[in-house]
Amino acid sequence: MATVNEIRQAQRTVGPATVLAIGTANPLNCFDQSTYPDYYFRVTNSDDKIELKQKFKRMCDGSMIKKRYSYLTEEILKKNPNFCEYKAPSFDARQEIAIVEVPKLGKEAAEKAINEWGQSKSMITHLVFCTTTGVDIPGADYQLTQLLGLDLTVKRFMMYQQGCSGGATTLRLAKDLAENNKGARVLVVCSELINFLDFHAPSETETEVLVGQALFSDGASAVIIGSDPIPTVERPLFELVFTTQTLLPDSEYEITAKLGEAGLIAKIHKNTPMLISKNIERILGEAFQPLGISNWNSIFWVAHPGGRAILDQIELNLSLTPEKLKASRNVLSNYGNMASASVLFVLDEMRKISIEMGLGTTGGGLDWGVLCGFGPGLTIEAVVLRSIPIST
Ligand SMILES: CC(=O)CC(=O)SCCNC(=O)CCNC(=O)[C@H](O)C(C)(C)COP(=O)(O)OP(=O)(O)OC[C@H]1O[C@@H](n2cnc3c(N)ncnc32)[C@H](O)[C@@H]1OP(=O)(O)O
Repeated sequence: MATVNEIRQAQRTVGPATVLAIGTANPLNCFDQSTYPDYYFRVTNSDDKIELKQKFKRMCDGSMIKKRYSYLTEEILKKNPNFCEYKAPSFDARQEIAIVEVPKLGKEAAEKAINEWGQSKSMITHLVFCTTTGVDIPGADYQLTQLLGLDLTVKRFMMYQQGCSGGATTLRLAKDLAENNKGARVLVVCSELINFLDFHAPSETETEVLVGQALFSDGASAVIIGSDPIPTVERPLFELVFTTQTLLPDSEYEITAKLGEAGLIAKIHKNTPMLISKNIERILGEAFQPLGISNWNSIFWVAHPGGRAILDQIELNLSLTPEKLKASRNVLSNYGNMASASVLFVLDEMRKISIEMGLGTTGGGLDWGVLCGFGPGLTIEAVVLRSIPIST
């Protein structure tokens, strides 16, 4: 008879969790950021708010975003005039769309990840689904299981309302699942229609609401996580070595997103970039201490592209060279802020840049890196990554 200790040992893997594949997806509707203020004020019948429009234009101009994606089209807005008011009742109509479209967009990203992985989806043992876009019972995890035709014994975890740090939280959970369940293959899906759910007319009194209108975008990302990859069959992209989550004190009102009759009302306060950048060095110091790393230019960076000011402040406070946040800035520029889905887009961008530039490892030629999530709380998530050599 096996001892409890032997059973425990048999459940654990030898190596760390690895990222085995990445997939991303966006709705078809794409907005040019330079013309968005004209579009946004026109469709919300707010062209008379001339000063507010100028302020919004300054936000969009300063965002360093070129384009963003949205499920919303003018046709949908015409059918749902309350979406174009500020705080008009619209929850039911938004919810009806979100419960169908969030899993659907997640499926698109998941299928791309599964294709890259190249294995049968019957090998998926766990599903982690993350969204800030709506709630439902049974949840988006259930819907995706049905849409993908996953095995009915797949072990599901539904993470609602985590905000932008959720992408990193899913990796923390998936690492524990993969390393403590030998043979586990975890499908992680972050699907966000945050531009859609948080779309409202501009408010002259609550200008923090404008930040989300200028930055948020719709998108989904998916990864497959597993330990001890099957040699020559599975091709890992990154190892997940260590994870940490920290709440910043006295910051609960910095990022809020209230879900109610009017949909999601996200408010982002001006101190957010300063608070994140002020605290990040301490968190990184603790995470990298066992590796003896304290030079933040010696690692590769996969940071949530929450907004240009967040990336600028981190770069400034840690004296990072400009290329360090290139992957984050590329994603911000080409997609905007897709909440929890964003950081996995950055991970994808990191390995793509590395391959395109022939940099030797998936981490831009470096061995060690960090993936950071920033979200309500304020919450900072950090995942210590190890890159994989790129074979030529
Ligand atoms: C949802 C989640 O869970 C997690 C998230 O990722 S939340 C998103 C986190 N993102 C942020 O915190 C955004 C950080 N901010 C930025 O990137 C930039 O400030 C920005 C793109 C919004 C604007 O760009 P900028 O070049 O810095 O312009 P800046 O001059 O500071 O701001 C333009 C105007 O917007 C106003 N503004 C900027 N941030 C504001 C805020 N949070 N609330 C209200 N107004 C704001 C400024 O006061 C300014 O107004 P005036 O021109 O009338 O004085």
